[in-house]
Amino acid sequence: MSHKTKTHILENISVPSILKPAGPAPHVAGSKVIVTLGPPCRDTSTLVGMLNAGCTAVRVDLTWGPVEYHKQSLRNLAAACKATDKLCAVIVDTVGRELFIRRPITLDDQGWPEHTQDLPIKTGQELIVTSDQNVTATPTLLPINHPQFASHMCREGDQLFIGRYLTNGAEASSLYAEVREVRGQEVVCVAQNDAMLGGLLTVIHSELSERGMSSLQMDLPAFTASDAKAIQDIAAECEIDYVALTYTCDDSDVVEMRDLLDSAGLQRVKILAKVENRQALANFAAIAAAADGVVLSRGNLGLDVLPEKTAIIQKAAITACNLVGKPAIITRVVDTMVTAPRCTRAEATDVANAVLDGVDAFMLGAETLRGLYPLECVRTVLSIAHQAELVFDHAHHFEMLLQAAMQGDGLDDSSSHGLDHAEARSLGGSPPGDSPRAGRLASDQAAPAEAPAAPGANAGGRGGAAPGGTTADTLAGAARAIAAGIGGIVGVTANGGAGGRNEAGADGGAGTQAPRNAPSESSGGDAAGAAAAGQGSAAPPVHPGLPPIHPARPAAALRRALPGSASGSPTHARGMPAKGGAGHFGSMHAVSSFGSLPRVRSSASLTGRKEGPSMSKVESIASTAVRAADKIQAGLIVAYASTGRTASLVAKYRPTMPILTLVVPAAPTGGAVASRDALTLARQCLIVRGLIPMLGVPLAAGGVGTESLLAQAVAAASGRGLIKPGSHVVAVMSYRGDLVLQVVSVDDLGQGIRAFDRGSASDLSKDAHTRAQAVPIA
Ligand SMILES: Nc1ncnc2c1ncn2[C@@H]1O[C@H](COP(=O)(O)OP(=O)(O)O)[C@@H](O)[C@H]1O
Ligand SMILES: C=C(OP(=O)(O)O)C(=O)O
Repeated sequence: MSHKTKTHILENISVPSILKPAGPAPHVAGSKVIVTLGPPCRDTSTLVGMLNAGCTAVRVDLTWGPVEYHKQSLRNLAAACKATDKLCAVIVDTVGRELFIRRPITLDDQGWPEHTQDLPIKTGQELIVTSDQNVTATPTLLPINHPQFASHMCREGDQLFIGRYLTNGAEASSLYAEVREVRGQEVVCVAQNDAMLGGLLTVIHSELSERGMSSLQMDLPAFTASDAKAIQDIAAECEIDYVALTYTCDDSDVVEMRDLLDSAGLQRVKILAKVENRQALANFAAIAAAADGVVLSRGNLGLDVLPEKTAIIQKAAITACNLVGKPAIITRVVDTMVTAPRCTRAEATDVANAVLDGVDAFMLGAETLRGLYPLECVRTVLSIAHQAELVFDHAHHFEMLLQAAMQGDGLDDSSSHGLDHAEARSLGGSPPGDSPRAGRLASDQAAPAEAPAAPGANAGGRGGAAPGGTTADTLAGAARAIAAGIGGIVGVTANGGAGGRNEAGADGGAGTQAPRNAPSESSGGDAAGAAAAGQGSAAPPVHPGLPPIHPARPAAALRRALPGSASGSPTHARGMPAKGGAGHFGSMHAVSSFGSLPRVRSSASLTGRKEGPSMSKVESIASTAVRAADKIQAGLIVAYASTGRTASLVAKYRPTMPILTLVVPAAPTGGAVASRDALTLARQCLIVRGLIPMLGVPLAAGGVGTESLLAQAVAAASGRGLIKPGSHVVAVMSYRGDLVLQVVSVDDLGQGIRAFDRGSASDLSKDAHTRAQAVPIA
């Protein structure tokens, strides 16, 4: 069967009706805005302004700035949250596989690193990018942070992009250069345009011309030792809710980060995979299944794919995330507002279109990291998003996703393995071809010391037998759609109809657990120390966020690159998932994240025939809640939460009304740990479209609740203007161990609830097994 792929916009909009003045934007219920903290916005009073304007999450980016600077930003944020009585999610973004030019820096009085010197470049001039870590940058000699850049990555004919970090690619500060020759440590390039290179210079070896799919950059460790240390340093003092994993290439990267977080006692921290090149698109299904959400890094991605493909990729990727109910975030929405108080028409349209595509959140980068109008950016994006939400075709979205979930999108096995060469080419240029250099790197690097992986550690993550694969299969279809440059849903179902394996997912928890392995690089030293160590005593000071990339790679990356290894020949390394091997999507995270509820099956499956419609029970209840809320025109859905999975699945169906996510710690006795976990989950909701968190705090020992938790929550929501007296509420909660829906109405005073349907609806929540008190936040 096939799904419609039309834009999610109501059909009956009349042009004049658009002129009606818009009401105020609801600041927290709809699409979310995440800001990157930097000098223009990290002081407490600006943060207060941004929280009041509706920003619900911040990112600190380890790519730039010392850890202490970021900690101070987060301390300021904590003060701003306290002052506004709001919650704000915190995302820490890794350096990972980024390539940089190493240049001298100075620190301003706040400790923020700056480059004082700009480098003028003229079209046609020769310049050298060198792997030598001990030279000082000049306009003709640019030292790169990767010691093997010349020896292993570059060759004649390659294209390099050198531009300011978070550049939009069209600025005067961006340089395209063609590689003419590689001489020892030196890559000799010719400038293709005039540029004034300034700020932190990132290098993108985008290889639009060739081999982009097998870039050895992606065989570097998924995160650096400095990343690992910085995350732990920050977490020791500040709350971290998400780690954003730069240049995620496949699901094993997510597993490696998961292992690090778990072993550091940060089990509750979730992972956002940053999708920033074609390899990530090739592995999109597995990545989105393994991660807790996806950031489509449109700046970097835009340098690695053809411009004519970008909109299509965005639609397919967002749809793929929507299908599995995981947050989709996009970057680079109002670049112009770095220097102007208004966005362009194109940017305004882009934001609105992303909402219509189904995005959850917008991540502001340069706009707030160094922009002049951080507050205006937040307001602008939220206002545009709000207008688009008003015309979003919820019913179409609902039906489309319900159909997909019901079908289980039975994909044939061949669809589960990402792109083939032809598909990858269609995104970025000419054939990736085999990569002889992959073999070279592997043999060169077999010797260096590497942290021994625990037995089976990575094999478990990549190949652990998942008992089926609804999540991954669905995503795989969308990944194919990305490859084919069509809407995700079409891709999913075009391959469907064949049934496929519909059983797993919700039966999860049974996936093979990969043993926890140590962080890939065990030695520490902070970023500054690592940078200094890399350049020797004579070297100029380099900013602390730029450690040299360690040449040794973890065993997993090495194995991937070894010819004939189980996880892929050099051609497959990173970029090309091998055909065959049904366990490819068997990441434990993919499976367990679907919970352990039994699935609702069609009679066809029960009679042993090939699987027919099939949906997990939790998803069945979540979608029913949305349908019921729509039917009775409820003003609010309440989703009780301990892991947030149910609430995410409700959000997946994009109801018109907000979803009050009532976080009730699973531990019946409560306590500090349970409360802290509850707060973390509450903040984590703040990147998901439609979710508004509220805390269900367990009553102190001996305390007796006189009102049901639901009544308290509804009263609090009413007090905050989220719902009006007399309107209806659909709640998803547990009742005697089962997941149920309850429909109630707000009482006439807005101070509690009454039965929705006289006589039949009892207040189930009175029998709740947890006694708690609803505490509104934000
Ligand atoms: N009727 C209720 N009254 C009080 N607490 C409830 C009620 N229903 C569910 N809860 C609590 O809310 C939380 C919901 O968790 P769960 O249903 O597992 O959602 P999730 O999908 O977030 O894991 C649990 O801590 C549960 O004990
Ligand atoms: C690299 C990033 O994004 P983009 O690729 O959109 O610049 C980022 O925001 O960290």
